[in-house]
Amino acid sequence: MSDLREPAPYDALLLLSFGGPEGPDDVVPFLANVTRGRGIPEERLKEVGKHYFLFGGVSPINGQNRALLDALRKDFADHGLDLPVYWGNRNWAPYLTDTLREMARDGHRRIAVLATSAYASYSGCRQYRENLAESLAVLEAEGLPVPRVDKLRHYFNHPGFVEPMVDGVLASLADLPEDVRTGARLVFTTHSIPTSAADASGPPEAHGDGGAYVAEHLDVARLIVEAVRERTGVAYSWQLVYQSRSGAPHIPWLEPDICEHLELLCSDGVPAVVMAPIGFVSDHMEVLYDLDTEATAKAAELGLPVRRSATVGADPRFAAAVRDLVLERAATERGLDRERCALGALGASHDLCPVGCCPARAARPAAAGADSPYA
Ligand SMILES: CC1=C(CCC(=O)O)c2cc3nc(cc4[nH]c(cc5[nH]c(cc1n2)c(C)c5CCC(=O)O)c(CCC(=O)O)c4C)C(CCC(=O)O)=C3C
Ligand SMILES: [Fe+2]
Repeated sequence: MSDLREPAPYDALLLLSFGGPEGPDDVVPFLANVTRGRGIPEERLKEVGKHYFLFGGVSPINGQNRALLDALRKDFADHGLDLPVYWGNRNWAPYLTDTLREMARDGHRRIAVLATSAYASYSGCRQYRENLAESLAVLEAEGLPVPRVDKLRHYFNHPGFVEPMVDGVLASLADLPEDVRTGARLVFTTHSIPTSAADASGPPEAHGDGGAYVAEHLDVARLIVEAVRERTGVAYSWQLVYQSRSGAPHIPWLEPDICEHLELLCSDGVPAVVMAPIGFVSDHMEVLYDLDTEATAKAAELGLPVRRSATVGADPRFAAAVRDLVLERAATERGLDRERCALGALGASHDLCPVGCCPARAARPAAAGADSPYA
């Protein structure tokens, strides 16, 4: 009898994240890691470095991942799920390769991977799969056993991801002065990416303009707006806008930018705005700088009341969602039929990225997909 609470075949969970600097001396080497081989203009790097120096050279992301690790371990222990949890990053210590080496040495052979990005896109999905392939190649070259890694599906529409954000938007609305509250605009934000990357995101030919990346964000925005309507009785007007654009100015990226959009809303007479950063799993530097610093200053200049709603972070409902995703995938791998929790119009995302999903500009090996060179 196969128990749906069993993690088998998985023997460990890996939290896979971006990484960030932990002090002023880390900032430049961190940015060099992030932009290795990608031709980000030096001007942009200097500017991004300044954002980190404003906060003492410390990105909030590592602390948030430590809090998420604690929340996951607590949730697993409270629910009798015996599955060790490890953490590795793309761009800073603890580095992914070091973590996978440690996991292999600890005897783990079948690893479930949770990336701290909820949506499809090259940066949020395939690039993590490329990082996994690079690290597995190092283990192979060192003569270590190469574990099998399975990346858990995109969780943008999992209730444990959406519901904490609904609460966040409700709290921000409640925090606005009463006279502007019901007229407020809900402005959902996510990381801008090149329009070419957005259009190609997700399985080939599955979506129109903007690809899976935009479609998934729109689905989450609609879910939040609908939940807010149920709870407040107000059908708020809303938009999806973008932030944190980089890259050369002549290359089109997703628009409008949040700051330009605030100007437009102000000139349209919108009395207040809630900015909801649904593209981010926790309060990354993009949230602290681009929204809480830059966009908030822009709103103050315009005399427009704004609030920024909470990201999911280490919310216990998100930790429970991760447990659900692990057990769902474990059951699937054991050949069992199991409910796949998902809200909205798009349904649960695929387990295994098909060939050509979220393509890179230059093809590189990627693990945990149909085109993986590893089992
Ligand atoms: C879609 C997306 C996510 C969300 C999905 C996910 O979470 O993975 C994300 C997350 C993050 N991006 C981050 C930081 C940076 N991203 C950069 C550059 C870029 N991001 C891009 C996209 C995304 N990025 C793109 C298309 C570029 C340009 C090309 C490239 O370089 O790929 C650069 C270089 C300088 C610059 O151009 O701004 C930095 C420093 C941090 C850490 C923040 C912290 O420290 O708290 C996090 C969580
Ligand atoms: Fe980024």
